Amino acid sequence: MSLLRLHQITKTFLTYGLDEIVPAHKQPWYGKLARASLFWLRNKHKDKPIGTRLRLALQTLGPVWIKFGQMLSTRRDLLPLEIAEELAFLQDQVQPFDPAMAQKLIEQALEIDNIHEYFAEFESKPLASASIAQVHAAKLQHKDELKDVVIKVIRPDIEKQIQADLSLMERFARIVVNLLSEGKRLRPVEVVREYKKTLLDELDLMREGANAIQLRRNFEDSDSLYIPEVYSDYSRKNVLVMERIYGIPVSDTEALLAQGTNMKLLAERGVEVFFTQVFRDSFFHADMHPGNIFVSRENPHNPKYIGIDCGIVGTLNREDKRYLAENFIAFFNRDYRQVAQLHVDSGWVPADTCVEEFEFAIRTVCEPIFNKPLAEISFGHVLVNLFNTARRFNMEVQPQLVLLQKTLLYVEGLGRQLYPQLDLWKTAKPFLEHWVQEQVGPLAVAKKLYANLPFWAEKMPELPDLIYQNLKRRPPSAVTQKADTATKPLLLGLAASSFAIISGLSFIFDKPVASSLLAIIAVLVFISAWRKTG
Ligand SMILES: Nc1ncnc2c1ncn2[C@@H]1O[C@H](COP(=O)(O)OP(=O)(O)OP(=O)(O)O)[C@@H](O)[C@H]1O
Repeated sequence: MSLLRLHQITKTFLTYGLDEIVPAHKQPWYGKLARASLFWLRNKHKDKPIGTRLRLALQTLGPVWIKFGQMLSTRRDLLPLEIAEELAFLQDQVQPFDPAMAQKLIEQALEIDNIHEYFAEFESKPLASASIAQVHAAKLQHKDELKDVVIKVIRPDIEKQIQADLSLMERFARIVVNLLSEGKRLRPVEVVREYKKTLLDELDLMREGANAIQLRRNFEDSDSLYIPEVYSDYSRKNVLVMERIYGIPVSDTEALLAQGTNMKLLAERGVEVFFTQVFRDSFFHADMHPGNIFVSRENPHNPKYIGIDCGIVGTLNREDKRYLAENFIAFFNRDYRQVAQLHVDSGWVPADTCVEEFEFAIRTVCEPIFNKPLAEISFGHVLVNLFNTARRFNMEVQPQLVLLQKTLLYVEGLGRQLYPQLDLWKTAKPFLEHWVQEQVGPLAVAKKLYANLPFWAEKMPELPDLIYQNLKRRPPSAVTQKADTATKPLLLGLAASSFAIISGLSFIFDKPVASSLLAIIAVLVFISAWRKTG
């Protein structure tokens, strides 16, 4: 750990008076003593509100802290609203690094002597320069074609700096746990760990490339989203080469209007794309800030998004999706009892939770939201409120759900900026209802059974043997014999029915061999069950 960096950070925190976040009467004696011993580092910004001071301090400390502040700005469940809003203004304006260095890094990564071995042209002036990477335009000679591409290069030595700052940040987080009475609820160590993981993932461009390839495949035939092609052969951990896109930045409303974009459709498609990613693919782009979203210049009446920067993605399992869909539906039906019951039934909150109390708590935070017209309700805020309430009842909210809630806030913000009358609920409801229907309907049962077919196909040859062995086993005692006489035929009957159903399904799904085998087994087991009853 660099002592110099520790000094810089402490100095910045104290000269912006961030120690005042903890009221004096809540500070332990050793905290006060430590502060007093650094008496020459005075708060030089007394006139500014605490949110502004926090923003300025993070800005002074550089990219790792700026990105951390940006992440915190979306955690309205953790921070007071005024601080979260102030942090949303954080901008990472960083100087570009030397293009000659960028070129050298690319050559080293691709193990070539000269960049022109692969790239017919390389623009030295960067297209963009962010805290972690720099982007250059180029022309790639690929399969006898000249392709317009961009090359993203990770800044030199950034990993070391990031690791050093992150380890200091972790130390500060541990201090906050002990120092603040609120320390435990805010879970700073977990928040920093989650941030660390996200940031370190962003340093691996192979991951970003793989995510982009997956998203592109998921939306291959879509009218709503386009993901540029990644050229994996020319990409490495610190270099990513992808198709250059020429869309309109989604924040440029003027340009979108000027080309006659159907703004209503565009806004609705944002919501549609998001819910498709979540409920159909369980794989969503989780860094949907406006800088990463463009709109195609083609077909403005049938507008298509272009998404870049797939460094952060979220995935959800079936339980997470069920949690979301059923809670949203119950919430929008104002059925708080159902919301509470769902949490208990699924084990998200402990089984001994008082459902009435939980329902009451949910009603208290959620009912005021319905003072607005349905069209103005924010899904993201509904989730924030739900998570906050559930946490009070000992539910551990999973990081992937928090990531989703943050993305939802972005998606809503974007949709309403494009088309203020956007009715989110109307757009999203069919997705949620359709998904829930699919999970419980007969087709869902058929699909699950179908998914288990390979397992049964593997075990089937052993089954007659197993049944035979089991029936033949040890001479039963008088008591068990009585029980066996009653239960064995029943169990065998059940097993036979299952085989018959799976056999039918195999036939429907065009697996005639498996179907015939299963049918034979079903008949054999039925005969065995029938003989037992005799
Ligand atoms: N495929 C592309 N075609 C055209 N321009 C691109 C492309 N990819 C990136 N850019 C430009 O480079 C900028 C930065 O790219 P990207 O967001 O991937 O980098 P980043 O380092 O992750 O930035 P940030 O941290 O701000 O998200 C984009 O805002 C865009 O202007």
